Amino acid sequence: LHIQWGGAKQIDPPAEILNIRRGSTGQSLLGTSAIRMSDCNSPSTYSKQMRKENANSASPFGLLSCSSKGDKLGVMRVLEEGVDPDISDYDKRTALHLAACEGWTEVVVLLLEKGADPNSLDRWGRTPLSDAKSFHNDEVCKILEAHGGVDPVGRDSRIPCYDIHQREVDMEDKILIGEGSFGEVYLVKWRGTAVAAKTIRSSIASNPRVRNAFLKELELWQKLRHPNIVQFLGVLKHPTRLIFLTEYLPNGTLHDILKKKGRLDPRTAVSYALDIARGMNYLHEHKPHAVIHRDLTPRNVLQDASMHLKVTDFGLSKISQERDAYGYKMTGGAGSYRYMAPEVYRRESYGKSVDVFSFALIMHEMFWGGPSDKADAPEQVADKRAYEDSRPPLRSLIFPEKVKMLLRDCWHRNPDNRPTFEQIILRLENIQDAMHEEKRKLENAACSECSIL
Ligand SMILES: Nc1ncnc2c1ncn2[C@@H]1O[C@H](COP(=O)(O)OP(=O)(O)OP(=O)(O)O)[C@@H](O)[C@H]1O
Repeated sequence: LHIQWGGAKQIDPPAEILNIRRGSTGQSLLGTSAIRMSDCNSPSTYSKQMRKENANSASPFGLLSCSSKGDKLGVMRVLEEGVDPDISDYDKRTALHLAACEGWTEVVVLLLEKGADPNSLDRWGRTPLSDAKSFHNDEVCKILEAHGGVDPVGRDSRIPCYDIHQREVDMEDKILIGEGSFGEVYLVKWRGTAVAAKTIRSSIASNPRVRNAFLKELELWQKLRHPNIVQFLGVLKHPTRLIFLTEYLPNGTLHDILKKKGRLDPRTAVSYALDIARGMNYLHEHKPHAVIHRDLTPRNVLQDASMHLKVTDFGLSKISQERDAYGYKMTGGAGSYRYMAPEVYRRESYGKSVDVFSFALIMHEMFWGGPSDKADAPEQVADKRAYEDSRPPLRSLIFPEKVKMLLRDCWHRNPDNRPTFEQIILRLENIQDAMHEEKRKLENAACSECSIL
């Protein structure tokens, strides 16, 4: 039996679905910043570590990350440190591939000036020009062509989803790590690396309409790459079941963290909020179509080994058609009621700012220590937000003034008045700087008291 997957070559589905292993071929997916929790047991250690990480942009990962974000200065800094402009990830995708995909013209020009190969081939034999063409980044196409770029695959070629063969994954020792509405999630080894295998139960995957909807979502997810987005790795095919692999995040969900720790200290809450906002900004600024998550909740935010947060589960997301000025009509009660924007609950047209609303409620929970309205049923909470304009309390003792202002703007009843994630990031960075400054002053004051004594 053969199955066709998103334009990829046909493969034989595994007889024994999950007893698979393949030799390691690439750089570790998870090794970008392996700081253990135990190394970061205080917020100050954590923020020092964070600054160290930010300063450490001279890594190959820094070049790829800056290129995908369109951060020209960052790219310049990394290249000046001597990083090879043709450094690639485990799929042999270079900084030029990433910048070409996203349409970052200036970064493309800079990389070419610094000697990047315009015709480097990724795992699927695609050049940066193939990617620029697929995403209709015409200006980037012209620049690449002027530098001798060619496209061996052609404009209409689709980026194939990764085919994961049974030999690649070792499910012998699989460990159940969770269960969601679509099926179980296991910790398994793929090419010797720990990854999460998400299984979609047969009752869902065997329905061709739902299966196709899922495949479309995975096809979208496969194209997304950002340090604050959980990395999709590939799909394992089977006639009735659907199993896909993502990066494994060992510290669980933000929901688990809040349940265990309760209220976070303000500096941690702000740096977590920045992680989420950066991931969401990447989704909303994605070209050629913005990605609306639509189900942003603490359960869909996971923490990696270096304590950074990443957004996951685009099962309910939709590609926002930029030409559709009226946004989407909601078809049903998708998403979690507790984090649902009023316009979604009222089944009105909606846009990217529904995610900003959900983000505000998540940020509120980080300061509060969980949902402030735990006693009420989620649907009742959403109803009150939509029809009575009710919002969680903002006590001055808990919420710094600027955080309060940000939350009020983000959960504004009028979606057009909510800030974009780009604006949210700037405001959060401002708040973070002020917090660092305050801490520095307190430490200095404590030091001078010590010396007087
Ligand atoms: N990449 C991952 N790394 C580590 N643990 C994960 C990963 N993905 C999921 N999990 C764990 O598995 C659980 C179930 O995840 P899943 O995404 O299937 O469902 P959910 O988001 O909790 O709920 P729903 O399916 O309703 O959205 C999560 O709560 C989390 O504990």
